Amino acid sequence: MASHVQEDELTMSSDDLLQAQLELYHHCFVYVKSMALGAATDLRIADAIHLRGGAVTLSDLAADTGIHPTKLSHLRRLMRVLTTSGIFSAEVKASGDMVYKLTRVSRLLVGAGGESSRRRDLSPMVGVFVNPVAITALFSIHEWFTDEKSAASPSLFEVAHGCTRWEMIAKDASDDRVFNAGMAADCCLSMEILLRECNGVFGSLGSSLVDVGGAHGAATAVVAKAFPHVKCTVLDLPRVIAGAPVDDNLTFVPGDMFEYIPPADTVLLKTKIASRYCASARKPSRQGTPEGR
Ligand SMILES: C[S@@+](CC[C@H](N)C(=O)[O-])C[C@H]1O[C@@H](n2cnc3c(N)ncnc32)[C@H](O)[C@@H]1O
Repeated sequence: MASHVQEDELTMSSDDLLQAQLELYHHCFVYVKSMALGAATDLRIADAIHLRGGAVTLSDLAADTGIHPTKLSHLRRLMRVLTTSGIFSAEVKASGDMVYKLTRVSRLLVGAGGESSRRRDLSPMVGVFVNPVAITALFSIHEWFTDEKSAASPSLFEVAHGCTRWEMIAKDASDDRVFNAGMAADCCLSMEILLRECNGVFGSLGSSLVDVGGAHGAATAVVAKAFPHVKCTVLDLPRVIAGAPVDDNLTFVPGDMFEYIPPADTVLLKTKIASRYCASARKPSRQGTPEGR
């Protein structure tokens, strides 16, 4: 078997070898795309394009995003990565100037302007995904698979950081802010689609709903607005509830879902059934929730 592999390698043409090398390096540099996306989000490039009526030249973009004039050629390179990735599009005008425009992806990064674009702004979620804390955990994949000490660790995150994602958030106020803002942004968009496409499901909510692990209540607020007759409650850890905004339509309950779930006709569990929970989930010791939904 080994000798066959060696023979195959020897018979590869120079073109094949160079192509293979190129592909390998492409794979190595895939992260540049997400880093460029993170930079575009931090620089609010989508807002700059939107506020200029949907098309912007490189120099206008530099001016609007506060980029130093000496970095103009680097901004051009950043935009090249982002346009080849489909985040933005580029067009050459009759004057010869290049203008950059939004695509359907970058429309989800617009936070400036009216209420509807703000509701669909997923920039905070980019901050959750393209985040040193999340990315550094991936450097521990090998250790997680092979290291004896990691055998008992349910998550890669714990191997990398020595604590769970939630413990990390609890320790670090700025990580907490980034995470909750991301969750709220994701909720606004996904709940809009859910209400539009699955209205029938929401029609049978009953008269009360509890959003278990509902963070600051972004998803629940959408339900409460669409179905004002439903009494909506958000359960989350005390530390999270302490930072929740005041909302007259919602009742916030601090607590641990493994201990107690407030009674309600419907239980909403959104974005939290990770393997860790499945492994450790147990019946709440005080279950207030009636059977059903
Ligand atoms: C991935 S976030 C999802 C937030 C929200 N449901 C959403 O879809 O955007 C998971 C939430 O579960 C909460 N959580 C984690 N452990 C919990 C527990 N034991 N009891 C209640 N909430 C918990 C976290 O604080 C966090 O707000």
